[in-house]
Amino acid sequence: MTIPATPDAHLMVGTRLARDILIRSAERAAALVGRTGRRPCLATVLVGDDPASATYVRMKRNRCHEAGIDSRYVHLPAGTGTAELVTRIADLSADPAVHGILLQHPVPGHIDERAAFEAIAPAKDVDGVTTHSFGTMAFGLPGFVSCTPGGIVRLLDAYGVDPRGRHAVVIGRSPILGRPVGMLLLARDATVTYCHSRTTDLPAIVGGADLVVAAVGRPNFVQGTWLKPGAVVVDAGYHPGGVGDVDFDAARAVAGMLTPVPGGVGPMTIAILLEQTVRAAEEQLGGAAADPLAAGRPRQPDQ
Ligand SMILES: Nc1nc2c(c(=O)[nH]1)N[C@@H](CN(C=O)c1ccc(C(=O)N[C@@H](CCC(=O)O)C(=O)O)cc1)CN2
Repeated sequence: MTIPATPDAHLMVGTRLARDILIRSAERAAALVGRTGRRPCLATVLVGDDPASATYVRMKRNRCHEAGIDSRYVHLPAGTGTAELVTRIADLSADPAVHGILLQHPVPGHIDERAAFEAIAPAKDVDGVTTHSFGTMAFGLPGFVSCTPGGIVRLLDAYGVDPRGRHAVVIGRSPILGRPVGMLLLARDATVTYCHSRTTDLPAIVGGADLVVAAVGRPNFVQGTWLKPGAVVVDAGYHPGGVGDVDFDAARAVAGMLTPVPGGVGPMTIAILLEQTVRAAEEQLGGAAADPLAAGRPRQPDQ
């Protein structure tokens, strides 16, 4: 018996879409300067010297520079306490020259990261990390979405993946990734199952999924044998050496659509951050109405 060869999964590439979002954000930033004489400004806050975090902050600041967005860099020593960090962020929240605030995650373990995130004023929460933003996102109200989840749904939209009526399995429940992406998929009428470290029989649950979001933070964790043939697989992991949370080669042979690492979800994260920064500046400076394509804003859920 010959087994017919299955074509490889179609790749959902984020690089091009992210570039388009950045170009559009740059145009809007320039238009805002034309109308108000002010450039959007993103404050980036890094605590400590974790090399990966420093790289991500540098990438964000470089993209800001390219898009005509000012960035203000606040680099605090690893020993900074919660109270000091909260004060610094509250100062940025009160500063009219700053339109968006990003606190790079993770912060050193002795800091209460949630308290620090909550010091970001909702109007400046362009990274979508506060409970306010989570609430508005979950209820489909105007606000900012968490950037990677927002990038994921934009990528799905761009590739014509409609989650409506599909069984979506989210592996991971972190506050800025797993939880919010499940909410955004729910708002798009998916039937959402969250899996996490206490989930039993993960492969069986993943095997029933039409759409899998891997946000677990462990390299090559999701096996190709777990996947339903033809499933849409979003790999939100990023590990040294360009490895994601999904065993890419094995998944590619089974999935219908798959995001690569690098070049999938990662670039979308920064594009959404900049798009939301421009929107925040427009709103604070009395610029144009918000972009109708704004990141992943869900409809109001009904039943
Ligand atoms: N406050 C936040 N902290 C963190 C977030 C976040 O959204 N807000 N996300 C991640 C890290 N992250 C941004 O901070 C991030 C990760 C990866 C990429 C990316 O573009 N990766 C590239 C590869 C980059 C390279 O190594 O050359 C890709 O996947 O193609 C962007 C942003 C945790 N912290």
